[in-house]
Amino acid sequence: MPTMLTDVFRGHPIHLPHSHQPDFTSLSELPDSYTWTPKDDPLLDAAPCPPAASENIPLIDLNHPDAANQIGSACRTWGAFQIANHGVPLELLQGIEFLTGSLFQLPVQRKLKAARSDTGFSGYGVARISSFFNKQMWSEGFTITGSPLNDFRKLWPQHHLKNYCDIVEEYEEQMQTLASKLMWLSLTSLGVSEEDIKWATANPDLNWAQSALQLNHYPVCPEPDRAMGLAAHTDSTLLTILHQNNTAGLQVFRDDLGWVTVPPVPGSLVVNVGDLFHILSNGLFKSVLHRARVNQTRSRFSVAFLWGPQSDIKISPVPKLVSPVESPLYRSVTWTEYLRTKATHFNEALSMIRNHIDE
Ligand SMILES: C=C1C[C@]23C[C@H]1CC[C@H]2[C@@]12CCC[C@@](C)(C(=O)O1)[C@H]2[C@@H]3C(=O)O
Ligand SMILES: O=C(O)CCC(=O)C(=O)O
Ligand SMILES: [Fe+2]
Repeated sequence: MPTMLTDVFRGHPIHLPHSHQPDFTSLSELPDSYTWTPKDDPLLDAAPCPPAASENIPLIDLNHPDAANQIGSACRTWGAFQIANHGVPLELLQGIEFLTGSLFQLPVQRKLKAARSDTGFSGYGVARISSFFNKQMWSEGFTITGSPLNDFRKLWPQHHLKNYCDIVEEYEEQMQTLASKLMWLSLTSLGVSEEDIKWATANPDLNWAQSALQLNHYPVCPEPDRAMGLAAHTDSTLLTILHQNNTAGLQVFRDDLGWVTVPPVPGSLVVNVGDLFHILSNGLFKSVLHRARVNQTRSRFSVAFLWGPQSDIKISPVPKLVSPVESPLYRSVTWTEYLRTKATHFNEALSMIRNHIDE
C-alpha cells in the first residue's frame, strides 16, 4: 500500500502551538510575537510593487482557443494565472466559501476539539510552515484530505454533517477534473503529450492523483503592515487551485517586480505551479513563491486545492524536456518523500533534490 497523505507526517512530528492562538478579535494592538521585521523574513519588503503597476498574472479564459499556450506561457513567466470559464459551478464556490466562514466562526474552544495532532495531517491549526519562523502568522487553517466526516463531527451537530461533507466531496471532484485538464493543457504547450507520461496514462480506470484541501482564514488585523497572514512559500504540489473570497491578500513574487498582489476576480480561480510540476517540467515551469497579507477592515478566506500524484509515483523531469547532452535538473521523488523533505528543510527542499553536476 502506498502511503496516503494522512500518514505523510507520522514519523515527522512538528509541534505547533495551536492552543496559544490568541482570540484575534479582541486585540487592538499587534502583539510582539506577531510583528514581522526584515529580520524575520528577508523578502518582507522586497521591492514592493507600486500599486499603479499594471503587470499582473494573466486572467485566462479557459474557452479561448489559444488557452493552452496562454497557460503555458503563464507557467513559464509567473508560475501562476487566474482562470475564468473554468466550469466549476458558482453555487459550489459559494458553498465552500460559506462552509469555510461557518467553520472559522465557531468558538476557538470548539475548533480546538478538531486540532491537528503533532504527527497528523488533517484538522484545525496554524500553518505547517510556522515552525520555520520566529514570528506567528495572523491566520488559522483547517486541512482536509479524503472524507472530512471524522473531523467535522468534532465541530458540528449531526444535522449539518451531510450537507457539509457533500460540499467538500463535490468541490474535490470538480477541482480534480479541472486540475488534470490544466496539467495537460500546460504540457501540450511544451510539446508533451499523454504518451510521454506513462504513470499518468497506464491505467485509465485508476486515479493516479490525490489531494488535500486547505481552508484559510485571515482575521481583520489591527496593524496589517507589520503582520503576516501566511509567510512566503512555494507549494509542494503539481498544481494548486485557489479560491479567494472578495478580499485581496494573495501576493506572488517575481524577481524583477517584487511582490505583486493578485486581485480577486469574482467567480475566477487562481492557479499556481507547485514544486513537483517545476521538477516534471525540468525547471521550465516556475514554482512560484507566494504569501498572504492581511488587512484592517475585512476578514479574508481562501480555499486551496493542493493536488499531486499518488504516493507510489516517482516524479522526474519528462525526458523530452531534457537536453540529450545534459542530465535532468532533478532526480526522481515521490510526493511523500518530497513533503517529508519539505517538512524538515522547507525552502531548501527543491535544491536538495537537484542534480548537482560535478565539475
Ligand atoms: C499536501 C500538503 C501541502 C502542504 C502540506 C500538506 C498539507 C497542507 C499544505 C500547506 C497549506 C498551506 C501552505 C503550506 C506550505 C503549508 O504549510 O501547509 C502547504 C504545504 C505545501 O505545499 O508544502
Ligand atoms: O490564502 C492565500 O491566498 C494563499 C494560501 C496558500 O498559499 C496555501 O494555502 O498554500
Ligand atoms: Fe500556498
